[in-house]
Parts: sequence; structure tokens; C-alpha cells
Amino acid sequence: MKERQLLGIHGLLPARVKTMKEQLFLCKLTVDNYTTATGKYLYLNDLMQRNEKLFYKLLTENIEQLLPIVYTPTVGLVCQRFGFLFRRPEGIFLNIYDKGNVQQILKNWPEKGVKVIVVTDGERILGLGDLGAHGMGIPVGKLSLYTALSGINPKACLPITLDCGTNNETLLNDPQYVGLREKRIGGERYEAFVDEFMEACVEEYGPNILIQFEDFGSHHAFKFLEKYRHKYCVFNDDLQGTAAVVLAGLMSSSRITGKKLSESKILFLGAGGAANGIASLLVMGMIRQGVSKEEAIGKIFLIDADGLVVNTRTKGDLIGPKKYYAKDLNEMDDLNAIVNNVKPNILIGVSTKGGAFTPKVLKSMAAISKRPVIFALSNPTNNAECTPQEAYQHTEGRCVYASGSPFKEVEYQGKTYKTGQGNNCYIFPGVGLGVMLSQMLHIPEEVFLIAADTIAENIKQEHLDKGSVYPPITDIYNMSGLIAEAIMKYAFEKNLAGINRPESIPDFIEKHQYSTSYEDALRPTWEIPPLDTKYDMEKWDPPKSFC
Ligand SMILES: O=C([O-])CC(=O)C(=O)O
Ligand SMILES: [Mg+2]
Repeated sequence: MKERQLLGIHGLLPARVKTMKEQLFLCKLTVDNYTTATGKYLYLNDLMQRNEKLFYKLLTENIEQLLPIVYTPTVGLVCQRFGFLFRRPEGIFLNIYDKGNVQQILKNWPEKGVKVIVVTDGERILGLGDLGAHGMGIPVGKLSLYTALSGINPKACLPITLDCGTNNETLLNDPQYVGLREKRIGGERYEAFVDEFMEACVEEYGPNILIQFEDFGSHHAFKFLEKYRHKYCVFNDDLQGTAAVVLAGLMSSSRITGKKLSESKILFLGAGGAANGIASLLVMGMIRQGVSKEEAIGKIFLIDADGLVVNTRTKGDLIGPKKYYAKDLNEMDDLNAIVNNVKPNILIGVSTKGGAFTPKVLKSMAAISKRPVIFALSNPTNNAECTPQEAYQHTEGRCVYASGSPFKEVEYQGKTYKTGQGNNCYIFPGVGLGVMLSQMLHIPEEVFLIAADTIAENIKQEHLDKGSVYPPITDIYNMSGLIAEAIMKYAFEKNLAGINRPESIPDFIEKHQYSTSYEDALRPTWEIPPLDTKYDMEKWDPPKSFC
């Protein structure tokens, strides 16, 4: 009542003041009443705008049920229909004609204490391809998970879409398309625009601003990561986040198969960003187990649209990082023939080709090893290379399975399996929290090994017994705290932190996490120094240590 009077809204609401618990009950009832996933998404999106705390409380209390609505796979559907569904600003659209004015436009965002940005250019949205400006659903969804899965204050999160056109003809001809109606502008003009964007973010929010690249085309994903990783606080979720979650899943698979990663042969269907990102972290993981870099690379095989990546290709190219994994083998393009030739014990799908792991391929995997590992990681659900049901059925229930999108429980020969979701949502919220709170200026690759180790260490036998190589979704919030703690420790040890070491790292993390309680409405988030000076990156002297 006091709040209503202070805000001058007394009388605009009926007399009864409801508790959050009562409100949550109604919200849950309402969301359950919608019969379509998109309907549920729109209701939740509306709730987020209307009552942020209630939205996040509902989401965190029902994370297993609602994650597939605010995130993969429904978010993919929303992006595909974004032109119909767009209602109100939820992030910033910067189009290539804004070049020269990017910082000015960032100032239009009403929140000033931005700490984390997720940016896409919409060129490779999930496994759905180029959705141009309609990719905005992805940064919005990812950032809502930063809050729901690691407790970063939503006011600190800014979703951004760089609209440089689209090569998607269907969208270009769609009257409902809301982006720039022209072909993608690439080359130097595009890169200069992204450069300006990065500089503007630092100018506006300071050198610690954490920038997560999401769903760029794989060529640009690699290029920008290499270009910016030593200059800005940046990571690429599809390369590094996905890699970490796969490494974690493979480390726990070893507990089932009895085969170390460094003793494995790994075949990837797909040779784009995700495949190469995963492969390079797996190499680091294998080196830790005592093999040389060359040996580790020798255990990884890639297949692209033109077949197995081999040194003497007549069909297909060897451009980009996939060339490191090219083998001295004959050209082959049939997956089953490749499986029988290479004889991998781990098969990873990052191809966007739904159903590509056919019964024949799965049976071949089962003939090669006692416990074949099958990860069907392409998103959303329809793009999964095989379902858990198919995987168990065609491997006589012997496989270790994970998917990128969520699947319901499956039954095989009287046993119920709840397979794990090898999705980067296990990684990026905790990495973001740890990096942000320790005020690192750059994100070394070790951070992703730390995140993978933290997940792997927390997988219990009971999860493995149920068929999952990941902890349950309901544990992610706690996992994120543990990942953040491990990253902060690393940052202090390596003198990468921009703050003094707090007495207790877990208490420090907890103190800075978002609270969904109404009573905590006035709880400060964290101190944000006034940015009245311009940062000159050339002259910036990174703090060695304040410890
Ligand atoms: O968004 C997801 O579910 C995982 C991801 O980064 C992608 O598929 O691009
Ligand atoms: Mg992604």
C-alpha cells in the first residue's frame, strides 16, 4: 500500500494486494492454458515487460518447463515469425547505415549500467540459417538466461542486432520483414561497421563491457573472435560456449565408456563454427591427458558438405580452421561409409541436417564400439541428427546420447531415459557472471576449460544412470555460481582481475546476484563508476593486480 501511494498509483489498482505467491499461481495457470509454444512465449514476453521480477521468479521456479519456451527451440520459431510478433523494443537494432553514429544510438537505450551485451548479425540463427534482423529473438533469449540461470541483473543486459541486410530471399520478399530490405553488405564496409560497434561499446560502457557474439556466420565468427579477443572482453558462444559444454559431456561420457577422451576417435558431421570450436577445445582437453597436439588433432575427423575433409580434395575446399584436421585418406562422402572407414567411437552432429544419423549409421556406430557416443547437437529440435529414441533403438540401448535441443523422456526396453541437453546454456551464464564480476579485460581460452571441468565435476552417478551426461537443467543456476567462482579464482591467480580479491568469493557472487523478491526491490546491484572520462584503448594500462 505504501508503495502504491509513493508511486501515485493508488486507485488505479483494485483494493486487494496480492502476494507474489498468489500472482505466481495465476501466472502458472495462464501459461499452462496457452496451447501453443508461441502463445506461451508471447504471454511470458508480455509478463517480462509488465513485471520483471514476477517473470524471472516464474521462470526460475519452472525452469525445466519454461526454458524450451523462452529459449531453444521456441525462440527459433519466434525468430522465423519475428515480423508478425514484434511488439516493442527489447534491444537495439543497429543497421549498417548507422555507421558513424553507433555510440549516439547506444545512448538511446534507457538503462545506463549495461555490463553484458549479446550481439548477433542474424546470419546463422541456430540451425535455421540467415534470418537477418529477425535474429533479434536470440540475444533477447540468451540475455534472459543470463538472469534466470546465473542471476545477472536484467538491467545490466543489452541485446543487440547488427542489421547488415539478409541473403534470405524469402525474407526479402516477405511484406512482414522488419529489417533492411537488401542483400547482406559484407567486406570492408561490414567489418568497419563491426569495428565501430566494438569501439562504441567500450566508449559508452567502459573496457570491461562483456560482449558475447552469437549466431554469426562461421567465417565471421572465427574472424571476429581472433581479431577482438586480445583487445576487448569478448567471446563467441557458438565456438567457445558450445565447445565447453561438449567437452564436459565427453568427460562424463568417459565415466560410462571407460575410454579416455585422448583414447577416442571423434567424427564430426559438420565442419563449420561449432565443429571447429569444439575440436579446438577437445585438442586442449586431450593435451591435458598427456598426448601431443599432433596426436590429438589426428584423432579428430570432420565432414563438410563435400564429404570427409581430406588433404587431397578434388571436391570441396580446405579454407579456414578445418584444414588442420584434414587427413591423408581417400575422398568419401557417404556418412555410413565414412563411419565404417574411420571407426570413431564418438559421433558429433553439428550439421543442421535433421535425421542425418540414419538407422544404418547408428547401427554401424554400435558395431564399432560397446558404448558408442552419439551427440546430435544441431538446433532447433527438427535439426537434431537423430532423436534419443532412434539412438537407443538402433544401438540396442548401448549408446551415450546428448542433444542440443531438449527432448522428453524416452523409454527403451522397459527403462526410462532422460537424456542430457548439450547446450551452451550450461556455460555462458556462469562464464559471463565470473568474467563480469572479476572485471577481466579479456577472456583466455582456459576459462572455457574451467567451465567444462566445473560441469563435469558436478555430474552425479544418478544423472549418468538416467542416461544424461549433464546435470539437470534445474541445477544450472548453482552450476553457474560454481563456474563463476572458479573463474574468479583463476582471474585472481593469473592477475587478470580488475578488483581486489574479496574475503569470500561465493559471498561476493551471491551479493551481486539479482533477487526476484519484491522486498529486495531497493537492493543495490553493484557499484558502477561514473563514466565521465573517455577511454583511450591505446593508452589503457591493464591493471596487473590490486590484490
Ligand atoms: O541457442 C542455442 O540453443 C544454442 C546455440 O547457441 C545455437 O544453436 O546457436
Ligand atoms: Mg548460438
